[in-house]
Parts: sequence; structure tokens; C-alpha cells
Amino acid sequence: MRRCETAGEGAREAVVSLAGVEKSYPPFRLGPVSLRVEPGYVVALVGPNGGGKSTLFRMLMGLCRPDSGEVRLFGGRYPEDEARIKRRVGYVPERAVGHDEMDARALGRFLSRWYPGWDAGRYGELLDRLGVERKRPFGRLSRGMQRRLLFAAALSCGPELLLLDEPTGGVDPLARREMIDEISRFARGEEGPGGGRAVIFATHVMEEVGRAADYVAFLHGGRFFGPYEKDRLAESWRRLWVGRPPGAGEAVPGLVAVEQGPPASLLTSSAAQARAALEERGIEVLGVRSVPLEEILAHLARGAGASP
Ligand SMILES: Nc1ncnc2c1ncn2[C@@H]1O[C@H](COP(=O)(O)OP(=O)(O)OP(=O)(O)O)[C@@H](O)[C@H]1O
Repeated sequence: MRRCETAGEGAREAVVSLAGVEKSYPPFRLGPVSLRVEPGYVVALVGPNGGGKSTLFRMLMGLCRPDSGEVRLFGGRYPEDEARIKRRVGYVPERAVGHDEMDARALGRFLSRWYPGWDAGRYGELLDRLGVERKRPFGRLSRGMQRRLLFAAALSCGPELLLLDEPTGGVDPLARREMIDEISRFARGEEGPGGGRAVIFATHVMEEVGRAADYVAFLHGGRFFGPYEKDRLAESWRRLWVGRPPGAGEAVPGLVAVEQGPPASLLTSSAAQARAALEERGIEVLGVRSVPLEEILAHLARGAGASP
């Protein structure tokens, strides 16, 4: 299974570059995290509650400092390049503070002072498309409605990078689909000046990963796995039905699970190598099935098959 530090072809300048980033809130320890994201790519960040996703976003926004390692956005660093970086980033935090008294219009006016690239027309269009209630102050909106409003604001500040911490949390399926499609359009440069822009978004919904992400990375109890190229995952994971289950001493590459059967089957994250190893041991492969992405992601989110 392909696992590298870069989300992209490795040829373009990175929008996000994390090198050996670590942060600890004892007993919790995050990292080391190494990740490069190039323009035009969408990375989904998944993993169980408390895995460290929001901590990673806060470090990407310069809201907390890593204990070690380096965080760079657009080649710049915190704190010296903070203003230059933040103008280019649309951020949806896990919890928004300080907007409670503002309705959508007041929030738009407020943000337009901070962001030179603020696009009022796009903001209005997104508020309509996402069905945001315009008149109610932020603090009195439902959680899902607050997420829609923050998402619209993040996309309207003229960003080249979106950092979205569970943007669809509590959002109903219709609006959620609209948001996920918007993420894809943004990264492909179908809106605005184009050229490809990058997105990192956290989600607990595997279907969203399938729909929008090019790469997926996992945070599991602070340990970082990935990024994995989504299409490669689909190619390399297979369920194989076999003449007999492999014995204890018969290693099978990428082995994730074995069902004794009958018929016996096994799940592997390295199908080609696993088949070769089985053949070598005279274990007949009776059938092969591709594995749905959601099933792969569920295994990876539990840490299975995620080690290099
Ligand atoms: N400021 C802080 N002080 C102390 N501990 C913290 C702080 N921020 C986060 N933590 C701890 O760090 C760990 C990771 O939390 P984090 O919010 O980053 O996880 P998450 O993956 O975003 O979780 P969720 O999916 O529930 O949103 C948790 O154990 C949390 O209690």
C-alpha cells in the first residue's frame, strides 16, 4: 500500500508542510506528524474522538505551538509570517468563539475588514445555497446552521487553503452533500481564479472521504498514519478466498484479517504481494473481491493495516 508524506505529485511547492511535528497534553501525545500538501489536493483527516485532529488544526493555524518539529504554510512560519499566512487560509474551527452576537451579515462585514480577498457576492451566494438563516445571531443558531455559516465564511475570504475541522458536524445530509461538493470544486479551481487550491478537512463520515478526498490520513490516539492515496487504497486492498488459511508461520503481506471459513478468506492491504506469497506456499486463491472504500477506511481508522 502506498504511503508517503506528500499529498500530490511531489513536484509542486507545498501549501502545507509539517515535519516531525509533536505536541503533548500529558498523558496525550500527538505525532510525530510529517505531511506535505500540494495545491489542487484534498486531504481528509479521520480517526476516533480524541485522536488529535483539532490539535493538529490549531497548530496549522498557529493557535498552539508544537513542542517540536516545523509547521510551514505557503513556505512561511508562525509567528513571524502569521498575517501573510492567515490572509490565504479559510478556517472552520471545531468550536467558534466570539461571534455569538453577530448575524450572517454582521459576520460578513466583520470578516471583510480582515481579509483583503473577501468576496461579498460569493458569501451571499453560499448563504443562499446552504440555506443559512441570515437574521438570527450566531449564538442562537443550531449547531448545524452555525457550521453552514462558518463554512460559507471560510470559502468567501479568498482562500488558497481551507482548513476545515469537522465542517459538516451536525449538518443534515442535503446541506452536507452541498458542502462536500463545494470542497471538491474549490480544490479543482472551478470557482474563482483557479490554479488548484488545497483542503484539509476532518470528518467522521467515511462517505465524505469517498466523495471529496484525494488522500486520507489517520490520527489514532495521537499516532499519525498516511497520507494514503484514496484510489491506490481501492486498488491494493482485496478479500481473497483461499484453499486453506495460512498457518502461523506463513506470513502474508498486508494481512489485515483471516476468516477460517469454510471457505477460508483473508483481507489484505497488499493484494499483489499477498497473492504471490500464497502461490509460493501452494495455497490456492479461489476467488478475489474488491473491498468497499468504507470498509478499508474503517479498518485503517482502527489502526489495522496502517503500519508501513
Ligand atoms: N488545551 C488542551 N489542554 C489539555 N488537553 C488538551 C487540550 N487540547 C486537546 N487536549 C487533549 O488532546 C487530545 C486530542 O484532542 P483533540 O480535540 O485534538 O482530538 P480530536 O481528534 O479533534 O477529537 P474529536 O474527534 O472528538 O473532535 C484529547 O485527549 C484532549 O483532551
